[in-house]
Amino acid sequence: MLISDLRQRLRALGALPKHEQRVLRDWVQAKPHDSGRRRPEHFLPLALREALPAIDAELAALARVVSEHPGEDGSARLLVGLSDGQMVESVLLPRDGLCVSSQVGCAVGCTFCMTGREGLIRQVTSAEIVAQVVLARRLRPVKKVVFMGMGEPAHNLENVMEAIALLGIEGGIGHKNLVLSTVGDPRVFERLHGPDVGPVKPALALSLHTSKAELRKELLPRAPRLSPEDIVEAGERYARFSGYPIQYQWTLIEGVNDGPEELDGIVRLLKGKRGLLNMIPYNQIPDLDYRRPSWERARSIAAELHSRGVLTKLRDSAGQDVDGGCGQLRARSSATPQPIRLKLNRP
Ligand SMILES: C[S@@+](CC[C@H](N)C(=O)[O-])C[C@H]1O[C@@H](n2cnc3c(N)ncnc32)[C@H](O)[C@@H]1O
Ligand code: SF4
Repeated sequence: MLISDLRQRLRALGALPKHEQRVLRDWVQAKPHDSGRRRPEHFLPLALREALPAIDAELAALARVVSEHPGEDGSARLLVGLSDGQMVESVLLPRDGLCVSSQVGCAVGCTFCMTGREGLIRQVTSAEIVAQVVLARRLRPVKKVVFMGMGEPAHNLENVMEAIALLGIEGGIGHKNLVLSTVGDPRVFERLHGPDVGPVKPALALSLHTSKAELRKELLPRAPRLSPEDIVEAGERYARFSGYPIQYQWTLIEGVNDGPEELDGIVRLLKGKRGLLNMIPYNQIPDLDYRRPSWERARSIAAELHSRGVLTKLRDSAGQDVDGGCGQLRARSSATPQPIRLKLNRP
C-alpha cells in the first residue's frame, strides 16, 4: 500500500484534510483506533468512522515483528515480516533512533554489504516504511529515523520521500532527524534541490568509503559513477540549501581504506566542509575476506583526522553482538527461523 492511496481512500470516505491528518497521525504514532481508550470519534464523517476498523486492520497487516534481538549496547534488531512473506530489518538505536529498510535487497552490490549480495528483490512501499516506525513505536519512543537499513533509498525515491513527508508532518519527527542515506545518486540531489522536494527536507548521509574514484568503482560496483569530489560538492550544495551538515559515511576496512593515502584524501575532501565523518568499522560478514580493524586502530585514525581538521565520529554499527551489518539477520533467518520474543509496552 502507498500512503497516497491511503490518503485518497480517506478523502473518498469524506475526510477533510484535518480528519485525514488525524487518522494518519494516530497510525504513525501507534495509537490504534480500536484500543477502546481513544477519545470519541463522533466528529469524523460516518462513512469514515465505519471504515476505520477495516483500515486499521489493513494497516496492521502491512508488517509485523517476527523476532526481536536485543543487543548489549541498548540497540535491538527487529526482523520485520511483510505481507507477502518478504522480510526486512529495522534497528532500534540507543537514544530513540530507528534505522529502517527501504528495499528488500539492493542492486548496488557493495562488496562489503550483506544486503548487496542478493541483488534487488523488491521495493518497500511508503506505507511499509512507515509501518516499521509504527511497530518500533509500540516498543520504544522514536524521535529519529535513519534510512540506513537494507536498500538504496535513491532506487526507491518516491516511496522514501512519501514516507519522509508523513513521518515529518503527521509522525512528529523533526525534519533534520529524518536522515536519508545514499551512495550518492544524481536523482537524490535533483529531487532534494528541486521543487518536488515536498514539505519535508530530510538530512543527508552520503556513503563515501574511499577518496579514490577507482577503488570506489570496485567497492560499490553499481553505484552511479560520481567521483568522491562530485559527491562532496553535491553534499556541500545540499548542506547550504538545507542548513543541515552532511554525514559522510566511511565503512572502515583493514588494509582497504584505512591507509595514510586515504587519510590524506579525507582531509583533502572534507576539511572545512559542512559535514562530519561517521567512521564505522567494518562489520564482519561470513565468507568475505575483508577484516575489521581493531577498535584501537579505528580510534587512532579518528583522532588523527580530528586533529587534522575533520570532525570525525567513530561509530559501531548498532547490534554488533546480534548479527550486526545490514541484512545479516534477514539472511540468517531465511536459513534458521528465529524465536519470537516481543516486549510490547503499549497495546
Ligand atoms: C546498508 S546502507 C543503506 C543505505 C544506503 N544504501 C547507503 O549505502 O548509504 C547504510 C550504511 O551501512 C554501511 N554498511 C553496509 N555493510 C556494512 C558492513 N558490513 N559493516 C559496516 N557498515 C556497513 C554502508 O556502508 C552504509 O554507509
Ligand atoms: S551499502 Fe547500501 S548501497 Fe551498498 S549494497 Fe548495502 S544497502 Fe546497497
